[in-house]
Amino acid sequence: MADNSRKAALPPLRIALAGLGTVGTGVIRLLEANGAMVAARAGRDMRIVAVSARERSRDRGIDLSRYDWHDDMTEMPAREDVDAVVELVGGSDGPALTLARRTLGAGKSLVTANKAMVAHHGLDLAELAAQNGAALKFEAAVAGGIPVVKGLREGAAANAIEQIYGILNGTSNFILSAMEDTGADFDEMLASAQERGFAEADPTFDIEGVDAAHKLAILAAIAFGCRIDFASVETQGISRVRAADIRQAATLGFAIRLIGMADTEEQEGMTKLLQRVRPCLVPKDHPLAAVDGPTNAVVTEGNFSGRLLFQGAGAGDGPTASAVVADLIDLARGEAGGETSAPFSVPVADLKAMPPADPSGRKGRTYLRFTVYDRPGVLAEITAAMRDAEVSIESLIQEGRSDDGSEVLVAMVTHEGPEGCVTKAIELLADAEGLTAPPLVMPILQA
Ligand SMILES: NC(=O)C1=CN([C@@H]2O[C@H](COP(=O)(O)OP(=O)(O)OC[C@H]3O[C@@H](n4cnc5c(N)ncnc54)[C@H](O)[C@@H]3O)[C@@H](O)[C@H]2O)C=CC1
Ligand SMILES: N[C@@H](CC=O)C(=O)O
Ligand code: NA
Repeated sequence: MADNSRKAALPPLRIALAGLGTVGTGVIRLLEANGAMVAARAGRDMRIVAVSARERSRDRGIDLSRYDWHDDMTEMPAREDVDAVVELVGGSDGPALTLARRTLGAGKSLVTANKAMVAHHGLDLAELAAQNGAALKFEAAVAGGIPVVKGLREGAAANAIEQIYGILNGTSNFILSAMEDTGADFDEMLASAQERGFAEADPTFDIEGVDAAHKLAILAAIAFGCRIDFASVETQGISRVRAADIRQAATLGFAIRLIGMADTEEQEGMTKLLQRVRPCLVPKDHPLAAVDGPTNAVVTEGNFSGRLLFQGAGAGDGPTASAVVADLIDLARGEAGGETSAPFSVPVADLKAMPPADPSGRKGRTYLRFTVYDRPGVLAEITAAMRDAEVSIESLIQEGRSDDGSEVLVAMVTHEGPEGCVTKAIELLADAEGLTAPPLVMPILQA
């Protein structure tokens, strides 16, 4: 006879929350606003029992009196009344890593938004989680509120992923799109991104491409089943992009976006991985050109799904909290999806080591910008290097003198050709006397 009796209600999921900044306070606010709905979907209540941050007395606009306070966050995993720990502190090492290790070591699950920590220590943490039957979850670490970890790990799980690329840093995108729309100054927009809570504690991580590289290395592991290899991500940020580049790109029909890209290639009888973060010229009719503000977008090509585009808020308190709580809901639902064994799609022991691929034979068009002294022969010096490296120039624009008259800007777009030739041309120009600074090289994204 069927048992129609109602299942006994599950006990609440008891949570310790470390970090009460932009994201941590966002999580508390979300649970206050949507708690009943979240509990209904999770099948049990979510109960924060303990919190920790640097300053207890800071006014965060939320009531912390109902939670136990810990000055030392790393004590919290040992509490008997804690089932899961949420780490929203940041930093690849230090107290966040100690907290993560203690949590998983105690057989308790960890939810984190910390891409730096996952990019550097994700494999060790995943091993620790597997050994102790705990789950490691990091949806918020990649592209904030966009469910791209779930999208790849669950939604696209039946596909071989051929390529993954996109806009992975909200701060850089916010700066580039504001410079494009309003001609705003770089430093002013960086300060605005910091005020709005998008930027990392060290904003050089955002503008030099490091934050996007952290996220790309994590995505590549999930997409290609490879071991995380952050050290091999070729990384170039947006700090050298000038208003003049944005202007020239627009004249040529492009927007400039910081793009993270990963794919695999068979080279020398093995599968190699190419991972790059670079500012790119994106054709105005490509979906990524229209992505502005702190929005992120990730494109994947699956062999059966075809192109998938994930787009949404990549940073900010609400969107990031949404991803953190989605992970908590998975935990509360009882790991039905085998969460404990495979945070990167396959068990960590089965992730393959993929050496970095050599990109020199890849073909594409490139934007090159030179700043040069305004004197005879400089242009000839540049074009001679292009000729000697067999780089064919499609168009060349020279802008008037800078305000102080010290330099002239020369921008060019190459015809399609092997990347190695452009690299060679830049090497040939390394000691060129006519250049005031090293050239800025930005690939043109193919549609
Ligand atoms: N802000 C955003 O839009 C997003 C942030 N993240 C990640 O979420 C994490 C938290 O970021 P935010 O909330 O923006 O940072 P935040 O700087 O606003 O907050 C950090 C919190 O951790 C505490 N904390 C930092 N170092 C500590 C230490 N040594 N000991 C004790 N407490 C310490 C601070 O007191 C603060 O409460 C980071 O890993 C960040 O990369 C991920 C996605 C988006
Ligand atoms: N600093 C990051 C925050 C989210 O990951 C960004 O700007 O994207
Ligand atoms: Na996400």
